[in-house]
Amino acid sequence: MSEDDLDRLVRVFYGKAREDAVIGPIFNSHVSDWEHHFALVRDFWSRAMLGTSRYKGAPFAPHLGMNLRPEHFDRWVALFRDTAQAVLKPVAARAAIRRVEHMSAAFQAGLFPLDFSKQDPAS
Ligand code: HEM
Repeated sequence: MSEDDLDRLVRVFYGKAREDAVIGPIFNSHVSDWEHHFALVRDFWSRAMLGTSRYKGAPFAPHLGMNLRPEHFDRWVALFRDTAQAVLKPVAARAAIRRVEHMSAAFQAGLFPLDFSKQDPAS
């Protein structure tokens, strides 16, 4: 996997995400400088997949205050999965998808407290 692969991954992914009926409006209301966003997220992926250190941020906090719901994550992950499979070689696609699935679960655990009223009562 190269930096060029990651650039393509990010551009194709956000090309779809911006037009998407479920998550597009959220991106379009929060991101105005798309080239800046592409560079930031490409650097995030480069740190995650290639071990570089240009990305110095922490990705969770920027997602607070967007009123995200579980269905936004489902859609985000589905679009990412399609994009990774189309753009990356199979081994790299699987690695990127596993990371996204893990981050999606971790973000959702942080954003959506478990509702114990919906659990079976302890016996
Ligand atoms: C597991 C899933 C996700 C990953 C891996 C991810 C990754 C990222 C990263 C790395 C950034 C840059 C953070 C920074 O500023 O340092 C970011 C920003 C952003 N993400 Fe996500 N994201 C995920 C889910 C979502 C979802 C579900 C939405 C909404 C539909 C979303 C909307 C945004 C927006 C709007 C920004 C820009 C925030 C801003 O600059 O104001 N993300 N994301």
